[in-house]
Amino acid sequence: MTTLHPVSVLVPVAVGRPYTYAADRPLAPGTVVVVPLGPRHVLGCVWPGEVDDVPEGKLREVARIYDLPPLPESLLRFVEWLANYTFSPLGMVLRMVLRSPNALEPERTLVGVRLAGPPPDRVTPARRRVIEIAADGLAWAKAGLAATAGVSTGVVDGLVQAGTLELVEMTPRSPSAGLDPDHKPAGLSEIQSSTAETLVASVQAGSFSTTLLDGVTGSGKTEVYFEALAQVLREGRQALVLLPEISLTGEFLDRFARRFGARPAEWHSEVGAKGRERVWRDAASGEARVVVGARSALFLPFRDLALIVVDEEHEGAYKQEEGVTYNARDMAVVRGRLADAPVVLASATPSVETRVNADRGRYAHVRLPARFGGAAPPAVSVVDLRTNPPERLHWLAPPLVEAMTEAFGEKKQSLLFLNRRGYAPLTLCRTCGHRMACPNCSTWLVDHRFRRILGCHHCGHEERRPELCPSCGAEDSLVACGPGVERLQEEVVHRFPEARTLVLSSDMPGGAQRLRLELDAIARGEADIVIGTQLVAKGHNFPGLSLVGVVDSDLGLANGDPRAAERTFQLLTQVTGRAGRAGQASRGLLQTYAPEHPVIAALVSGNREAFYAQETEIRRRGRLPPFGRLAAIIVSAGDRPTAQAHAQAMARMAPVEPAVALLGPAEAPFAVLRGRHRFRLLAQSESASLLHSWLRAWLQAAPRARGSVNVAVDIDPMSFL
Ligand SMILES: Nc1ncnc2c1ncn2[C@@H]1O[C@H](COP(=O)(O)OP(=O)(O)OP(=O)(O)O)[C@@H](O)[C@H]1O
Ligand SMILES: [Zn+2]
Repeated sequence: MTTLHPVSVLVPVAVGRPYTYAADRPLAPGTVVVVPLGPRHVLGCVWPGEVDDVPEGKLREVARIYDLPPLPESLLRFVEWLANYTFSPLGMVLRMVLRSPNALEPERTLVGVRLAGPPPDRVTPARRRVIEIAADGLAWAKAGLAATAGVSTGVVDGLVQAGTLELVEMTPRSPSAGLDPDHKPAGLSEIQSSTAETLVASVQAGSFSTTLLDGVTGSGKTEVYFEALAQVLREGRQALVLLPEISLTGEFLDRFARRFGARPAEWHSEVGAKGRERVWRDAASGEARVVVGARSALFLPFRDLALIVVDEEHEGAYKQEEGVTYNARDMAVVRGRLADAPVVLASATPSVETRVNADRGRYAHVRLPARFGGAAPPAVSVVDLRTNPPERLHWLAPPLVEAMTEAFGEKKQSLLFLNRRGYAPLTLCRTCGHRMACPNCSTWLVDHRFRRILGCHHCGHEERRPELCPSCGAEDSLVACGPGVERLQEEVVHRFPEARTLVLSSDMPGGAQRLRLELDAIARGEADIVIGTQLVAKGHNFPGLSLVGVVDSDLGLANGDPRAAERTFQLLTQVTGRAGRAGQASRGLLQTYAPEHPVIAALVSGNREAFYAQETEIRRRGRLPPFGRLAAIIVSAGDRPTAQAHAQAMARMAPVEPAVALLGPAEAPFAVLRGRHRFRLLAQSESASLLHSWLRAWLQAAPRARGSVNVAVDIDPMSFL
C-alpha cells in the first residue's frame, strides 16, 4: 500500500484558502495539479504553508500532477499579496495565473518537411512550385508550404512519398528567442545614454529598485529603456514591458523589431488562445526573453524575471475595474519587489503618486528634459471661446480653422481631439424638453448617427432614434445637443472637402484590430486631418503631425473627481505632445472658456513643475493619495431601498477609529448602472496599513450581502462615479 501525502491545493475559484488533498508523493509548492472539487475536476496549484489536519481517510486524491516545473515562488507570493491587498478571494487571483490551461499540456512537436532528394520522375507544375519554394533548404510546416505554393497538401505528401521531401521534427521557438541585444542600437544623445546607463546599472545590480523615467513627449524614453532590455538579453534573463492595451500597435512592435532583430512575445486581448498558450509556456520555460503585454501579463509565470518596465505609467487604463480590481502599475512594483527585480516607470506626465514617491527618494528619478534631436516642443496657446466663439452649430473657432487651413495648405497633418464618442452626447425634445435617457443607467443616451442608434456607454443599451418625442409625441422635434467626434467630422468634411479625414474612436466597427491598422496608417501620413477621442493621445508616434487642436479643453475639468486636474493635464500634454515629433515646428491650440484655469495655464506656459508642485500641495492638504489612502465600497442592488438599506447597515457596523474617516453612504454619481442601484462609501486614512486592517475588521463585522445585494471593494480607487 502506498502512503499518501497530504498537500494544500489552491483552486482557481472564489475561495479564500487552499484545501487539503492527498497525493502519492510529496509535492513542491507551485506544482500544478488537477483535483476533484465537488462533482468536477479543476486545475489547482500546490500552495505553500501548513497543511490542515484532516483524517487521512477523508482526503480526496490529487487526480493528476503536471510534468512542469513548479510555478515560481515569487509568483505565489505575488498572488497572496495581491489577494490580501485588494480583498479578493485568493483563488480568484490564482485564476489570473492559470488562464491558459492548455499551456500546461506537453507540447506537440510539429512534423515539417524539407527538401532531401532529387525531383520525382513526374514533375507537374504544382510539384515544381513546391520544389522551388522548398529549395531554400529550410523546414516547412506541411500546410504552410502547400499554401505558399498554392497547392493542396496532397501534392506535398506525394513529394514525400517520392523521396524529394523528407519529414523532420520542428520545435516551434518563441519569437523572442531570436532577440539580439546588439542588432541595431540607436545612437543615443549624451543625456539619453547617461539615463540609459542608470537603467542598465539597475538591471546589472540584479535586485529590486524602482526608477521613474521622466521624459517629455518625444524625448526618447522608449529608446532609453530599450537599452535596459538589451542588458537583460545579454544576461540571458527575462523582461516584461507593460503597455496600455491600445498602445500595443504594430508601430511599437516594428520599432522593437528594428532595434532587436525580432518581435517580442505579445500578450494582449488580440492574441488568440494558441498564441497565449505559447507565451505562457515560454514565460515559464524562460524562452520568452521579452514579453510585451497589457496589464494581465503581470500574472505570467516568468522563470527568471530581471526587469519590469511600465510604459505610460500614469495611464488610468492600468486599473482593472472588474472582478479583482488592481492597479497594474502599483502591482508591477510589488511583483518586482517579490521577484527582486528592478522596475522602471516611464511617462512624460507621471502620476502625482509616482512623482511624490520620486521626490521623497523612494523611487530613483531620471529625467529627459528635452525632445530628441533638438526638436522643439509644440507651442501651446489658447483659443478663448468667450471672445472667439465658433459659429452657431459649429465647434471649431476661427483661429483653429485658420491654423488647420494653413497646415493643410502646407500638406501637414492636423489632429482634432475631442473626448466624446458618437455624434452628440445628448438628444432632447425642442417642444417639451424631454431628454433621451438610458432605461438602465443614470446617463443620457449618446447619438451614434453612423450606426443609427442612441446608445448608452455604460450598459450597452441601444435603441432606434424615435420619430416622435416619446414624452409629448411631437414630430421632428428631437435635436442633437453638443458635439461628438462624428458630428465634428461633419464640420471638418464641410470645411475641408479636399482633405483626407479620419475619425478614430474605440467604438468604430472593426475593433482593436482595425484601430491598430488606422493608427499605423496615420503614422505613414495617410490622413490629413485626424479626429480622435483619447485613444489617439496614448503613446503613438505620428511623425507628420504638426497641429493639434483640442476642441473642448474644459471637458475633463468639470467633474468632481479628485484626479480631474491631473488627468486633464496628462491627457492634454500627451495629445499636444503628438505634434512636431519629427523635428518640424508644431502647435497646440486649446479651445477653452477658462484660460486662467491652473491646468490650462500650466499647459500654455509649459511649466509642468509648477503644476506638480501645486497639485501635490492640494493632495497634501486634502490627505489625498499619496498622502492618504482611499478605499471605496460600492453597494449595489436590484432596487434603490435595498441598496441604501444595506449601505446604511454597513456604515453602522464600521469600527470607530479616529484615524480613519468614513464618508457616505451617498448615492453614486451614476446612481443606476446596468439596472443596478448604487451607493458608495469612501474610507480615508493617512496610514495604508491602518486603513487595511480597519477595512478587514469592518468587512468581517458587516452584514452579509444577501439576495440581489453586491458589495465591491475598490482599493486605491481611480473612478468615483
Ligand atoms: N537616439 C535616437 N536616435 C534616433 N531616433 C531617436 C532617438 N531617440 C528618439 N528618437 C526618435 O524620436 C521619437 C520619439 O522617441 P520616443 O518615442 O522614444 O519618445 P518617448 O519619450 O517615448 O515619447 P512619448 O512619451 O511622447 O511617447 C521617435 O521617433 C524615436 O525614434
Ligand atoms: Zn445604460
